[in-house]
Amino acid sequence: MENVSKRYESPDGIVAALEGVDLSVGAGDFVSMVGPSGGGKTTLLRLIAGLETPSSGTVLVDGEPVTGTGPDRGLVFQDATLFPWRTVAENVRFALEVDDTEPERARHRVEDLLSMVGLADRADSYPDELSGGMRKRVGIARALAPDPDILLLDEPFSDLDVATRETLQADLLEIWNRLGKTIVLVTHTVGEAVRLSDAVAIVRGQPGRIETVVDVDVGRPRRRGADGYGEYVREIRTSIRGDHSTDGIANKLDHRPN
Ligand SMILES: Nc1ncnc2c1ncn2[C@@H]1O[C@H](COP(=O)(O)OP(=O)(O)OP(=O)(O)O)[C@@H](O)[C@H]1O
Repeated sequence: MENVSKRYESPDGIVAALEGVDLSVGAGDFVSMVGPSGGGKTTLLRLIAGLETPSSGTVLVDGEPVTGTGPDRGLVFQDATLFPWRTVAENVRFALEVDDTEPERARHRVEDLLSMVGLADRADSYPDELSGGMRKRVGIARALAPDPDILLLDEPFSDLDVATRETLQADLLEIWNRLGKTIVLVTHTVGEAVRLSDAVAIVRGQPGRIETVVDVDVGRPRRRGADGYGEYVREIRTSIRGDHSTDGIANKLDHRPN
């Protein structure tokens, strides 16, 4: 993203959601965005997805300006809205129907995706027969169906219990390792960002800016007690609050200018 600003027109006037955002995400990287509510994280994701156009500045994917949505970018929203009248397999297949994939290939692809997210035996279930965590898995499988290079996730695990959330986090890492996708995740949970990402972007202010990008230098797999893990979580929380400590990791933060 090069010097991207976004203003929305609303009945109450113009809302400046983002201002002067520069962000670079390397191919295959896992980057999270954290920050206070209303700071513009979802807007950032929607701009990359091509669901919104910047008011100024440029969003580039693989060097090409984004002009709309595309199969190179898969999106998972918080409420992974599935079609209730379609089975699990049919929900995943939907993403391929748009693409006009040949039926036999589509069937195999759906089977592969469902086994990857651990739902091979639920292909014929309907969404309301699934748990919340299972529905999220279907949402992820559906987003992966067109084999996008980039997976964009907007608080995908926020309404799940801790155990399910941790399982899905581990599964997402597994998918990332296996498929080598670039992942951009919006989350309210700093621990989740530190557990999963190569880098954590702190988005805050009104209008929102990327204040800091913290490279997470903790070996994988990461556990809560791992060296440095807790320090990153604490320092990022402090940064989100806007309290710029000069202690600890704050000194090591990678201050990339806007
Ligand atoms: N379609 C829209 N029309 C008008 N204003 C909008 C629209 N979408 C977002 N905004 C405003 O833009 C700002 C940023 O919103 P955004 O949803 O991107 O923030 P966020 O960081 O994702 O928030 P949260 O963490 O609460 O999801 C907010 O002030 C919001 O009210």
